[in-house]
Amino acid sequence: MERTTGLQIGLTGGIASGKSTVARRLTELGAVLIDADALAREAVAPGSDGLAAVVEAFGPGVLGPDGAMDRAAVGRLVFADDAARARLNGIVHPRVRAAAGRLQEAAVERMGERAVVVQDIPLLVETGQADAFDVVVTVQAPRAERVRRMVEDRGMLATDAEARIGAQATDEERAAAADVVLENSGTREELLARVDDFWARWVAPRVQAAGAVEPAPDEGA
Ligand SMILES: CC(C)(COP(=O)(O)OP(=O)(O)OC[C@H]1O[C@@H](n2cnc3c(N)ncnc32)[C@H](O)[C@@H]1O)[C@@H](O)C(=O)NCCC(=O)NCCS
Ligand SMILES: Nc1ncnc2c1ncn2[C@@H]1O[C@H](COP(=O)(O)OP(=O)(O)OP(=O)(O)O)[C@@H](O)[C@H]1O
Repeated sequence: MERTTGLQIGLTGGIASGKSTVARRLTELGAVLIDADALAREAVAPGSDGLAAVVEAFGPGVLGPDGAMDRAAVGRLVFADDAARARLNGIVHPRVRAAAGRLQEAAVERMGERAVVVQDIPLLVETGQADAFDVVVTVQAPRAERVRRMVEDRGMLATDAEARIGAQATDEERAAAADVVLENSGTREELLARVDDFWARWVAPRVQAAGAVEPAPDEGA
């Protein structure tokens, strides 16, 4: 029998484009969410071998007084230095992928062929993972608006916001690798309506088809 995988959706987009907003709506519609940013934090949690590897690579200066990774300090370091960023990615990304794989399998074990699993991965395209998904969705918002959100809502310096954007693929590169582009240049409500439309066109038919092939409870009795 062919291995059950459910429907695997890869969700990406540049920093502050609206990915989490899309992801939240998809969970309201019934998807299970795997959040790569959250897994990246777990990968370097206090006491983890990931954090030990970061300290070995960058020295104890990347630890805060509480023994946790000083994320602001590491951010300043890696977004100003491509080689340092590649080293950090080399430590964190394999751990994130392994954890995401385990969560994906657990969701499918729980829910079977009808599982709809969304992986929110900011660097999905940069890390060449598009082929691992049944559907790849990218969210796009104007660059100036994304910088404004990072500066006004998150207190970042404009230069730091630009550095993060510069460390990522362009909208064009993401769109080329994606099956679906969700435009987020209008209101939040407009974005949510686009998510609902995506679900109706791409997801609901697959979920219904998966349900239809399941044997009825009394079949074979
Ligand atoms: C550099 C770190 C310490 C900065 O932490 P901070 O709390 O300031 O940011 P946070 O983790 O919340 O990330 C916010 C956003 O920054 C962008 N970003 C983070 N890391 C990277 C990276 N290596 N390359 C490009 N963009 C990145 C993503 O859009 C992400 O959504 C942290 O982002 C990190 O450990 N990055 C390496 C792992 C990684 O690639 N994570 C992102 C996808 S798994
Ligand atoms: N259409 C919109 N209008 C106004 N605000 C929006 C819109 N879309 C998203 N936002 C806001 O912009 C910010 C970034 O959105 P969100 O957190 O969904 O993006 P993200 O791509 O997940 O960000 P990150 O890459 O940093 O995790 C949030 O504060 C969100 O509420």
